[in-house]
Amino acid sequence: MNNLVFQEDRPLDLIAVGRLAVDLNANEIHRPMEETNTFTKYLGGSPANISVAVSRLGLKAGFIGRVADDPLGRFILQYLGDNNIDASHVVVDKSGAKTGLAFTEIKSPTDCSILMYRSDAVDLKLEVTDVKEEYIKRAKAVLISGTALAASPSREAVFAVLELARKHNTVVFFDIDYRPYTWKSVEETAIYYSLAAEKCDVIIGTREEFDMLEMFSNPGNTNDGVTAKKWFDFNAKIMVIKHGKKGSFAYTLEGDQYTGAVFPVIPVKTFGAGDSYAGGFIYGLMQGYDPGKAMEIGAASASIVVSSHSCSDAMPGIDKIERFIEQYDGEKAYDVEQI
Ligand SMILES: Nc1ncnc2c1ncn2[C@@H]1O[C@H](COP(=O)(O)OP(=O)(O)O)[C@@H](O)[C@H]1O
Ligand SMILES: O=C(O)C[C@@H](O)[C@H](O)C(=O)COP(=O)(O)O
Repeated sequence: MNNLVFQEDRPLDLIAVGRLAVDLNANEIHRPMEETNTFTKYLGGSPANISVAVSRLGLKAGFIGRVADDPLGRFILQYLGDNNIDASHVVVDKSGAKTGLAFTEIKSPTDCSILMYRSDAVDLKLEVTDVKEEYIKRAKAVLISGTALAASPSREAVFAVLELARKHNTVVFFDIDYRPYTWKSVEETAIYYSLAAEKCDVIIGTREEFDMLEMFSNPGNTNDGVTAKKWFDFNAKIMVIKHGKKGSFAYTLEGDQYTGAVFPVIPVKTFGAGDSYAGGFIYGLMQGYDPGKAMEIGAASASIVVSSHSCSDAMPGIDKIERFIEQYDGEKAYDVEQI
């Protein structure tokens, strides 16, 4: 049981909003980018990855976003279709803007970095008029990702989603997804993130992300309970604060606290943990599980994804997650093909 109320008669479970992009993950791992010659192309973008995660778990997902009018845009649309994600509200942008690219460098299991190509990124061209009230009304929940707040017109489009979701009792999940290089300043980031967070039902972020978010309201605070209370005074019902490999903690409006399970592994790469965790956690809450059980699903999904080469394509179904939890045998490298 949890404290979220989903409108059960709606055909869509979750509409993700924002970035549809491409990840180019180094094939020759454990070396610097300078020595990497080939990359594999995957669907990328945090909300895109989360939409794949929930779809693989059996939820009906949709998307509000923009793709470029080029082969990468067509690749993204094809991938969404192949993964049973409704792309009827993904607009093909004609402005000449480009698909955002994330080149990933996998130097070692713990030393990974992302080189982003995001000038004139098409995802930030999302318009308020791309957000249709009828569509929001058809979903039990929406997921917004903070990066979409980085620039206009995408920023206003996100606020339109928030207004319509609140009007129609569509539950709002907010994954903070703070990517500093997308923003002009940390002050600007904190202000827009806070304005959005005030309208959300469930907020998921790392301790560092909440430190940024609260730079004006709670400067210097590092206490998760104090953070949770701040957003409960607005609209939050569940707050999740993640601490990387150390796990995560959930707080509810009613005063319950949950310590999330963590299944430490020796990863192939570090990225993808946040998106798979969010997908598994949202799925769990939408099954009606308590936050502790939902966090366990998210954590196991994260362990599988960091043990894989991709983010989106590696998102596991529930059977694989359950087998992983059952077979988990301590911190080591896992061959996810064998699970
Ligand atoms: N090396 C790891 N092994 C196992 N689980 C991990 C590992 N790194 C992260 N996770 C899981 O993924 C969750 C989210 O990771 P975190 O690093 O906090 O997110 P983000 O990618 O957004 O920074 C963690 O709470 C944990 O359950
Ligand atoms: O969000 C992006 O544009 C890049 C992602 O596709 C990338 O795979 C990534 O960074 C995943 O983020 P995480 O799950 O927070 O590690």
